[in-house]
Amino acid sequence: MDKSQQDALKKAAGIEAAKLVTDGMIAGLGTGSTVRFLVDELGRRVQEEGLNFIGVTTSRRTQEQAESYGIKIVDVDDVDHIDVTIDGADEVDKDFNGIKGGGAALLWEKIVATNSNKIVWIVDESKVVDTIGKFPLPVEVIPFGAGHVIKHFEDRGYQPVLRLDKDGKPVRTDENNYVVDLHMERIEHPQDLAEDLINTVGVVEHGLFLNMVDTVIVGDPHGPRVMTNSNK
Ligand SMILES: O=C(CO)[C@H](O)[C@H](O)COP(=O)(O)O
Repeated sequence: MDKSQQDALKKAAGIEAAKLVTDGMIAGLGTGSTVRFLVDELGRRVQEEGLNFIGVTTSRRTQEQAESYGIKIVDVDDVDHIDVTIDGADEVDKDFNGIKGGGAALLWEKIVATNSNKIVWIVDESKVVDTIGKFPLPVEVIPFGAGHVIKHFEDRGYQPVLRLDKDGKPVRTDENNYVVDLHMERIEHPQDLAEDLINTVGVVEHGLFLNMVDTVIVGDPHGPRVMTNSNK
């Protein structure tokens, strides 16, 4: 699949998911190129149809895009609930275990998701996999002592790589932390890995989102397809 075909699938999933946001809702807005299509569609509805909702964003990038359309954005601590959060994902398997954080927004994404009544992911079909792990697993790490955390991951065989920007400097998250990507290829026991990671001193959060999502809208050449998680 080339990039334009993939973008068409992402856009179709984003437009389909935008239908879930209705007047009066508080909606969590994720981060990434698929979510950009979602926010474009929500912005169009705000401007052309008078859609009236409040957004809680998972990154400064999404906040800027949403506000450029006049969408009202509030802080996650200024709402007592979030009706639905719509986000992208890097991989998802049939048990609804996923990897997120390709866009370095995993920490805010997990906080917003945890406080949402319903979680929806929008992906193109290439993200639906048998076993997660081919996509490098992002881990958000405090800069102080990050070298020791990376060494610890190496000792455990996790094949860590500190994420760098185009100038060769460590990528910083919206919380000013580093991202370490674990090149594990296959994650057979995601729950065990999640526990190991979160118990590592210096790790703030990891990109394993295990059985959190309720619905996945998959951009498919035959039209958006919905996967519903009945085990949540
Ligand atoms: O987790 C994320 C950002 O931290 C994104 O949702 C994920 O990387 C998918 O991005 P894209 O829609 O660009 O493929």
